[in-house]
This record gives sequence, structure tokens and C-alpha cells, in this order.
Amino acid sequence: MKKILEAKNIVKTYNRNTKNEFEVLHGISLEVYEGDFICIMGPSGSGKSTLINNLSTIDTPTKGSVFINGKSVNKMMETETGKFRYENLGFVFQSFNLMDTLTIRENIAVPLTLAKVGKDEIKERVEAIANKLEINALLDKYPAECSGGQCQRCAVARALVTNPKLIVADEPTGNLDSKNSHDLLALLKNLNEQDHVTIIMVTHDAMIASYSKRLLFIRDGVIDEVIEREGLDQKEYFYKIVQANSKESMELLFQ
Ligand SMILES: Nc1ncnc2c1ncn2[C@@H]1O[C@H](COP(=O)(O)OP(=O)(O)OP(=O)(O)O)[C@@H](O)[C@H]1O
Repeated sequence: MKKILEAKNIVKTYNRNTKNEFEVLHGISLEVYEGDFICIMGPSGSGKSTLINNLSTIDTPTKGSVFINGKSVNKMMETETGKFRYENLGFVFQSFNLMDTLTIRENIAVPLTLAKVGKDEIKERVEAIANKLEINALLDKYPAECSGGQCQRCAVARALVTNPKLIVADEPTGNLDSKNSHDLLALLKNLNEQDHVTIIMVTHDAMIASYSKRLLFIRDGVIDEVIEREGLDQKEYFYKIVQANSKESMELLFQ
């Protein structure tokens, strides 16, 4: 299986060399293979967003290294990072991050415009991904004219339009109700299973995490527990995830 991402011993320290210096990630190593669907969970403040940002070029680790498609991303120049991002990564955030003044069509086209893809090809690729995600009817609307669920589907289309190797999603269902959350996860699961899109996702929600294939539980800046779905059905996997999540509550209640 092809290795998409490798993190070696990453450490992240905020406010370095000040009295507020504070190490959030304490040497995390991780390998992600093509077709993986990894979910990161953990208590608030445990370092989930810091980890996903450091894995995906949004932030740079203080120590250790990250390789995406075999390329070391730590050593990349600022200018190179932008190009590398839209060629290799698709991002989905809690707040959708669509631009209000652009139509959905223009929003989805942004990574292609940045990559200087020609006008005709942009039109073709935007329409193809809109077809796949069944959002054709939204293309000429503005984000304010779409529901939250529709906006997040459009954000996923924007993340996928460059055919990235890896989708990075930080709390993608954070602003969605349960029906829209499940629809979004069904879509991501389908992309993962049918098109082998590799996904790394942060969530607080055990039900949402039960769509993944592997769960990394972060506690105090280290990977404390790994749960593989393997032969489990979604319900059994969900119960295992709930158990991992309830560890803190049990400790608080019965210490
Ligand atoms: N830019 C920053 N500068 C200083 N400290 C930061 C910065 N970003 C995050 N932190 C701190 O690092 C720790 C981990 O933050 P992070 O956002 O990664 O946690 P999280 O697990 O994603 O939390 P949550 O579930 O609440 O979103 C927290 O204590 C946070 O206050």
C-alpha cells in the first residue's frame, strides 16, 4: 500500500523561548496509507487541531518531520507550500470557509484558479465534481443562499476538485445538525471506499468517528490509544469509541 503521509516524532512548542513556553505535542509518530480513513479524538486542549495542522502544512512542527507523498514538508519554502497544498491536500473546516462574495461555482474553482488551470478545464472540473456531489443546482448561488449542509458539501467539492491525495478535515460537522452530519459522513465514506480518497478527520462526536477505519485517541499531546475498526460493524466500533471517550469522565467521577 502506498504511504501518503509519515510523521516522525513531531514535537510542537508554543511561545518558544518565553516564560509561557509550552509543549503541546510530545513526539508523535504516525503513518497514513492510501485509502486510510483516520479519525482523531481526545479531550479539549489535548492537541488535536495542533496535530492536524502540523500534519498538513498549516503549521510547522518545532521538532521532527512530516513527509507527504515522500516529500519533506518542513523544509519547504513558503512559496512552495501553497503550490504543494493545492496539488496534494484538500481541506474541510468546521466553518466551511467559503468566500461570501463568490458564487459556489467560483468558490469551488479557487484551488484551480490558484493552480493556474485554464478556464475551460476549470468549468469542466467544477461541473464534474458538482455532479458527483449532487450540488449542480447550487453552482450559481452565493453561500448565503445555501443551507449549512449545502455549504459543507460545496466545501467538500472545493477540497476534492484538485483530486488531492489527502483530505484533512477539522470538525467538519461542527456546524451541522445530525442529519446533515450523517449525510456528510456518508459522502466522505463513499469517497473513501469507492475512490480511495485518504481522509484524516478531527471530531468530538463518537457517532461521526464510527465512520472511520482507525481512531487515534490523543491525550496530553501523545497518541494514547489506537482503535482499529477491522472486522467490527459500525455499532460495535461505535461502542469501542464511546468507551475510549468515557475514560476521562470515569476518572472524574470515580477518582
Ligand atoms: N497558537 C497557539 N499559541 C499558544 N497556544 C496554543 C495555540 N494554539 C493552541 N494552543 C494551546 O495548545 C493546546 C492544544 O490546543 P488544540 O487546539 O490543539 O487542542 P484541541 O485538542 O484541538 O482542543 P479542542 O477540542 O478544544 O478544539 C491548548 O492548551 C491551546 O490553548
